[in-house]
Amino acid sequence: MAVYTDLGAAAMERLLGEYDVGALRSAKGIAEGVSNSNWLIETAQGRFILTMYERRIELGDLPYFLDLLDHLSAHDCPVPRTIHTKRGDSFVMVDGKAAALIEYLPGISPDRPSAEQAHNVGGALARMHLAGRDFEKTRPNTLGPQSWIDMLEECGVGGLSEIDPALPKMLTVARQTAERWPPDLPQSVIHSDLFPDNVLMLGERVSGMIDFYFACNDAMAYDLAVTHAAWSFDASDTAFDPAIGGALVEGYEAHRPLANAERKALPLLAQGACLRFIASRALDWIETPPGALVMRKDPMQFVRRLKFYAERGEKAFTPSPI
Ligand SMILES: Nc1ncnc2c1ncn2[C@@H]1O[C@H](COP(=O)(O)OP(=O)(O)OP(=O)(O)O)[C@@H](O)[C@H]1O
Ligand SMILES: N[C@@H](CCO)C(=O)O
Repeated sequence: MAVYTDLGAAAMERLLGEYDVGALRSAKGIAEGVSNSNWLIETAQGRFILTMYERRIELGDLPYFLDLLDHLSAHDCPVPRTIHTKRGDSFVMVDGKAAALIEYLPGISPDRPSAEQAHNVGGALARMHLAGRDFEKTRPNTLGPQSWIDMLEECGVGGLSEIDPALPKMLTVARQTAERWPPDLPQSVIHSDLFPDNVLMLGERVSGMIDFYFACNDAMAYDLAVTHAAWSFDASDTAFDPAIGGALVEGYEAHRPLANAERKALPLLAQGACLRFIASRALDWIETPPGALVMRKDPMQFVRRLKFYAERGEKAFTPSPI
């Protein structure tokens, strides 16, 4: 479930009254998502997504995230625009919480992506990187290498081994990976969490990239590695799908060919991507009591993917035509 705040009809009408979007017709809570409260809003002018920011988001970061949506959509990326209030604000405050109205984009998140879909997601990611290069705001990656170590240390060896006996070893792997982390790969705005559930598709076409709340300025190849690690394995994690991984890289390079240094770095970047999700999932696991409404995500899924990238090296990224 992801409606943490009960907004009554009158409060909802007052909130929507701040915008020039016509009369409110309906507001339905959206079940998907875990971080924020989301509603599908219908007004006389169409559909919108209302997001109320519940946790993990610094108010000071909101202008970066919300202006970025406008910047990318103005550059023809499939990204929802932020709807501004009649006064021109990108978000409003309701009982101490920030809320924003976002353009609704049609589409469905793929659960078993095809190679053609992966190819198009790679292309959309590359176009986003190119468009992000002249975005004037910047935000550091708060989930970079030091954060993996910090999060795993916060879990503690005891906490990690309670989740799985193989997890404490990840602390050493995180320290070693952080030491080898490439410092100077080409940067732009990156999404840094482009999992299938953050992409909307109509058939083979990417109709929307959503949930930019981890976006930041960092290495573009790292974002490709995150996306590769998130898309190229089947749900049971027993199989890497080279057709998906290859199509993703090929689709990316159709718009933005990788430099040699980026290509060489991909295996390490992918291991770093895995560590980022191992660490955040492990911490969430410990902080979320069993039986809570929010589903805990398994950190071991990314331990297995990390092992795959460490063993397979550059071969994991060989483009294979679709
Ligand atoms: N602009 C949009 N257009 C259409 N649907 C959207 C849009 N933004 C969000 N949604 C829908 O709302 C759902 C929840 O959104 P989102 O994934 O951003 O939730 P969250 O709680 O903020 O994120 P997360 O669970 O990844 O932390 C999505 O799965 C999607 O179905
Ligand atoms: N997409 C992430 C959650 C957001 O950090 C995961 O699957 O762990």
